[in-house]
Amino acid sequence: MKILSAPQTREADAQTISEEKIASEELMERAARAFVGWFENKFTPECPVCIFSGPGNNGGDGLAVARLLHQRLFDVQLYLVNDGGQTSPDFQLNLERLPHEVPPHDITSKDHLLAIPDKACVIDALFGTGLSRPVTGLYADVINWLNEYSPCTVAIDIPSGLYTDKQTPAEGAIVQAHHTVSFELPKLAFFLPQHEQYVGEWHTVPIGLSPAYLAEAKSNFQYVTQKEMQGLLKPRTKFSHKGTYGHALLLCGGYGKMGAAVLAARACLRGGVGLLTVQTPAIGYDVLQTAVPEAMLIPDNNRKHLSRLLESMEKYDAIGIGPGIGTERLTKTLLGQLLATTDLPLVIDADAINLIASSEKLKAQLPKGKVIFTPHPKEFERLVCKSNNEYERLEELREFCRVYQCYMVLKGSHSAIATPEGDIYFNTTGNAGMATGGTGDVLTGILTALVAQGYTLKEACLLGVYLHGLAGDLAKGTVGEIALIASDVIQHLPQAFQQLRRS
Ligand SMILES: NC(=O)C1=CN([C@@H]2O[C@H](COP(=O)(O)OP(=O)(O)OC[C@H]3O[C@@H](n4cnc5c(N)ncnc54)[C@H](OP(=O)(O)O)[C@@H]3O)[C@@H](O)[C@H]2O)[C@H](O)CC1
Ligand SMILES: [K+]
Repeated sequence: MKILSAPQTREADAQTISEEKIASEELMERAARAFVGWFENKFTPECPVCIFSGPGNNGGDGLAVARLLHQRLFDVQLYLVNDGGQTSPDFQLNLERLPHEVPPHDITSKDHLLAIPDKACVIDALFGTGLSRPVTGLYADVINWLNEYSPCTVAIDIPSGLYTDKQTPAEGAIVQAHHTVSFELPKLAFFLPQHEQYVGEWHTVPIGLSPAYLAEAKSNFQYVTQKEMQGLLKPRTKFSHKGTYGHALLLCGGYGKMGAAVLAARACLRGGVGLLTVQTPAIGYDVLQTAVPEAMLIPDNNRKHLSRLLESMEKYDAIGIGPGIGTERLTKTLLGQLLATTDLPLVIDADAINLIASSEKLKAQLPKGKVIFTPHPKEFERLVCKSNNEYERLEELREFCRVYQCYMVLKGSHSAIATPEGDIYFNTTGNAGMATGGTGDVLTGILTALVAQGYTLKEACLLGVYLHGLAGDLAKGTVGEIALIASDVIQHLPQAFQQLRRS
């Protein structure tokens, strides 16, 4: 699904209003109803509600929500924050529609702020996508006060003070919401880790924005949905055999890091590959043969490090390289030879990324259109560059993939998948329990398996990252977040495939 910019959101509103021949206030009413639907599922009328409305249409939403929640028997206190600026027409209209039992309290100075009840929920309707400058002055006072005293804050559409799609200047105050309920689509800002403290958990509620607009809008940013991923999953055919599902080669493992090879290999097999061969340093022979009997093993001449490229790679369909391999000179030479000679698709992870990061020569040898990189943020910094903020990092990510014509999975809570065409897709599965050693090796195994099975590199990235996160979510259901380990993710991969097939 596309992620729209702030101007595009306004265009989508306008097109919806004109196509449906409705008044803008009607769209606001729809938005308020959708918000209240979500709110009622989460909170009961025993919970006092304090709504803080700003001067624009986000504030107007707040007024409509105040009326609707009052009708549903919530005890609503409404505060209108205004430093003397103009209010929008739909704000005015909803102000007039307020029942007299919900009298608005004006806040024109921070001295007007009243204590918030202990068990209350604060609804933040100060600013939405119309934010045009950093929040300072009275509005900042209110936001800072809410951040200090609100027991629970739910932001309408976006936390007030946060820009939708660009860096918010440091001087601007931003609401720290526990939940953000966004209309129709999530905002780009929600996918960036730097905004976690503001956005909290985000949710979307449909408000019937123009399907034609959404279909035609151009956006380099998308987020991955279950339905889209389900469409990518290829069924198995009755007369297929193991040759149908590809032969993957994993180059991984090293002295003290054979676990990485085991995890990648197991995940590759669970990722559905027909055949798997693993090349590890000789020291890994017994480990791999015992821990992963389904895999074939080619021991390297070198005991501790990968050093020798296989003479023939013809029988393989995809190669995964990196987990546990270290950064020895011999291994770097092997990697250089591999990049220079192979025309197979490559999944490049961990120390293989570090080796390429350390050598312009290796970077120059990257085959075009054949590589998936899977860095975590530190590896990204080494391979690409340091960035001042996460918007800049997204731009660096796009540029690198464009220049090297490669794919990249930048791992994080919403992993970002970049394509050579300059598109970025955010994943929507996974949880904090997966921030543990070895989950990256598991991803390398899954991606290699999918590429070997004939998925395009883009499909493999999208589907693989989604399934990896889904398996992590299913694992969380059994073992919780804290105790979750990488093997749990592999163990839940079969269920993840099944759930996606069924859904
Ligand atoms: N489809 C939808 O998503 C729908 C969204 N709706 C809601 O509408 C808002 C967007 O409303 P808009 O009126 O465009 O903008 P805001 O409410 O965010 O704020 C605009 C007013 O605030 C002033 N402003 C902006 N920045 C600041 C600031 N830093 N300090 C003080 N004042 C500020 C701005 O003044 P200007 O001088 O810039 O003109 C405006 O007065 C969207 O987020 C949804 O919540 C609709 O309900 C319909 C469906
Ligand atoms: K808001």
